[in-house]
Amino acid sequence: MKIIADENMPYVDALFGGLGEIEFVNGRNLSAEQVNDADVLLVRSVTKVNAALIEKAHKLKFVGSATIGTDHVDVEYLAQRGIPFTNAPGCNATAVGEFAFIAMLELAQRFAQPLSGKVVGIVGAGNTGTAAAKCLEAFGLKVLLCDPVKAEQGDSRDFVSLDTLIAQADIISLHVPITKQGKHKTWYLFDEARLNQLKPNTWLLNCCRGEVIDNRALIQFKQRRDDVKLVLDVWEGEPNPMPELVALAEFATPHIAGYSLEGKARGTFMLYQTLCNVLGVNADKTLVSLLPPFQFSRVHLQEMPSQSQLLSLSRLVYDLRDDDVKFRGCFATAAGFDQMRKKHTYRREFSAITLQNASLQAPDNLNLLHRLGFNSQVN
Ligand SMILES: NC(=O)c1ccc[n+]([C@@H]2O[C@H](COP(=O)([O-])OP(=O)(O)OC[C@H]3O[C@@H](n4cnc5c(N)ncnc54)[C@H](O)[C@@H]3O)[C@@H](O)[C@H]2O)c1
Ligand SMILES: O=C(O)[C@H](O)[C@H](O)COP(=O)(O)O
Repeated sequence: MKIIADENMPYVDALFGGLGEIEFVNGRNLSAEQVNDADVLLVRSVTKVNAALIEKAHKLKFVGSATIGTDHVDVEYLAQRGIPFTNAPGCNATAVGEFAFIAMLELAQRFAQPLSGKVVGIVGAGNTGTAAAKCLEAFGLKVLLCDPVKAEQGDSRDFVSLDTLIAQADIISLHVPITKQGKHKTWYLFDEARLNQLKPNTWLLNCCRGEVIDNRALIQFKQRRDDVKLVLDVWEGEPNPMPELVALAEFATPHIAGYSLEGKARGTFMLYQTLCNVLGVNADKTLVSLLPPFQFSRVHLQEMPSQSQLLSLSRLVYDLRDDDVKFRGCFATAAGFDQMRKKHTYRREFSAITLQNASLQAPDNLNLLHRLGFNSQVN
């Protein structure tokens, strides 16, 4: 069995090695010729999986994308061909949620502001939006959720309209899929008119898809409104972000908000489980056996961390400043954008750290750190 896999997908050898012969490819430039004799195709978000790519892949019996987004896959075409497809919903939710929370801690530090007391609006209350909300609520912030789709589906959480969210939120974090049609379409959801509604001093974070914000309108808006601060992980026209916009962002990264080691491993593992199911073979590997030990796996806390101490703790798993600096040095070419993604030093999730100290015994303290995602051990 021939398995074609994106070279940026970790643990493929460990998980799929026993199932067939693996060929690693550059997912962005993958050609139809390369997949013609494939039985299995494992992709990430940079590969367009459509008729043009797989029309002649007559043996193809499974396509998997180790991502939550499926905008790069023609799922209808796969269904017509009867080729089983899976993505990996939720695999990187914790990574994105923690990325957004850490970015807010970084902004608070940079502008010497307390995060406490701020109201955060989450647009899109699915996997990543809910994970971000979990961290923010654990930290004690008021969170407003806007998700008309979930509201219509009867989700029991409280939702507000986008207008209310923009009017009330000090920080807005975007977590929607990119959709071009329908009454809840998200393409340019934040257009010029919507951007002009932002309250003074709003922080706007985009960790979902670049085209959810009209990037040209954002440049013009930001040139007039320096009070608004931007954290941008995704860009219109990737892998070629608009240089003027990069310059206007406080933190800029190349679509790596979901790149925790745990998140990437989970994504590959979910594809492995589904393929085993499709093939009718036993999935005998475990996710936990894949992850290496973390160098800061145990941290002793003398006291409950303050906001800036929490940021220092967070920087043990992920220092956003490093990625921001690297990105500004390499984003100017498509190759630079992709190379940084390819060579990204995986960060860990909060759960890789076990916090130890008797002073954390107070249930509220333990609860807060636990709900943020850290492990805790009372000694
Ligand atoms: N930067 C990254 O590394 C990264 C990582 C993971 C996901 N993503 C992107 O983020 C998106 C969201 O990921 P997720 O795991 O949370 O997906 P999800 O499907 O679990 O959640 C998306 C939510 O958005 C809601 N939604 C749809 N249209 C909306 C609208 N107009 N207004 C408000 N809410 C709306 C949906 O109802 C859903 O609840 C993905 O589709 C992907 O494009 C990016
Ligand atoms: O949709 C997703 O899951 C994310 O955008 C994903 O993390 C993007 O990463 P890529 O697949 O391009 O490596």
